[in-house]
Amino acid sequence: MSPTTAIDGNSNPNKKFKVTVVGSGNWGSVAAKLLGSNTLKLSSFHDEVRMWVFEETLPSGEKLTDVINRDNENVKYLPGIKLGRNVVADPDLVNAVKDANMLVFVTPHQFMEGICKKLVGKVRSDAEAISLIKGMEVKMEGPCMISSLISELLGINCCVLMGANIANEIAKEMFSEATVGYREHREVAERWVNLFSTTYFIVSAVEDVEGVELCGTLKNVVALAAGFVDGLDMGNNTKAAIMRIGLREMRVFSKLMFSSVKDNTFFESCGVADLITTCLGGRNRKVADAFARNGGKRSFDELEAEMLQGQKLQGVSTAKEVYEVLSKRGWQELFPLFTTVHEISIGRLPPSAIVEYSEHTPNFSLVEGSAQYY
Ligand SMILES: NC(=O)C1=CN([C@@H]2O[C@H](COP(=O)(O)OP(=O)(O)OC[C@H]3O[C@@H](n4cnc5c(N)ncnc54)[C@H](O)[C@@H]3O)[C@@H](O)[C@H]2O)C=CC1
Ligand SMILES: O=C(CO)COP(=O)(O)O
Repeated sequence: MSPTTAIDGNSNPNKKFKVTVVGSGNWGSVAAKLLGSNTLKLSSFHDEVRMWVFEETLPSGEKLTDVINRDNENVKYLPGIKLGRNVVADPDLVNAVKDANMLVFVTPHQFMEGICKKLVGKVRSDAEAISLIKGMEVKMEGPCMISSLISELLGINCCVLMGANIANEIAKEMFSEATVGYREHREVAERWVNLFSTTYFIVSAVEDVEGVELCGTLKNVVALAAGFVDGLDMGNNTKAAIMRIGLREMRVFSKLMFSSVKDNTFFESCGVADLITTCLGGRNRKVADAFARNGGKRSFDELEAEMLQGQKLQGVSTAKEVYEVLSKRGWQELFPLFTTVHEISIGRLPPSAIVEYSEHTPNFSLVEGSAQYY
């Protein structure tokens, strides 16, 4: 950082950063609230935070955007929490991003490719992005992280923010931590840290975009396994074993995909802490619990629609995406937990298979970037 650069990475005292949040679900709304309270306090940011809303009509017949702007509350995805008057909902995606030079992406991952395609050529060339999205796409060439999708399609730098961040708890300003992952540009990471930090939300930065993003993405698969264990009333020891095996598979998979991934990242909030909170209190765990209690007879789609009222699970599609990567490379046996979670979620195996596979689980370690048995 140059000596003339301020703590928020703004070396020009006359330049004000303008923030837009792309997404307005459960976490998207909480992020907008948190950012809105900070932009009012930080002199180098414009007060207004614009929030793009995927427009929908509520049972009352009103548009969600109109209700958010009138009542200052996202009554569908974050009821009971005021967002702050400077958070402005906008149903027009291109209009919402056009003036922003700090773009916060936070939608369910399956919608991001379509959103990015609509934004090609529409964002400022000097914009910086950050992704709060836990998920990835699988292309012919292999996995494509959402931050790479954003960078490649929009031609802008993209950091990530992941952590043990159950949105409803942060909405109530309960203490938690998060990790920003960045590539090269420390001053940009510091600007994001400054923008997100509060007394109840402690953010730190590590130079490991892929490691941070894969932690956030893969823990959702382990959370499904934890939910199966809960739904089968298997107890705490079994759940802890699943979390340990899951963490190991997260680390091995991440390092095989990107040799740059650092071991220490798994000890940050984005790693072990997010794994724990999601396996205890997340939506993926909750719906997987119900799936197992129903003996796998009701699909995840059906349970998601019934239990989450429009919120979206990321774990089921991520398990499928991970499985595609594993099967293309012939690695299923190296990742028995990830493989079994997918096979249970599509009904090929019963929920009880979550512990049965362990009888023939190979132990493996990483030697020079490739998986080896030991
Ligand atoms: N909710 C949480 O506690 C946390 C969520 N995350 C991650 O943040 C990301 C976003 O999650 P949430 O904000 O919780 O969203 P959510 O699960 O509440 O998803 C619903 C959102 O998707 C939108 N949507 C529905 N159909 C759409 C379409 N066709 N195109 C675009 N948008 C559409 C809805 O309008 C709504 O805003 C996910 O990757 C999630 O894993 C990360 C940390 C915590
Ligand atoms: O990512 C989360 C907490 O950090 C939330 O996980 P769920 O999507 O399973 O609720």
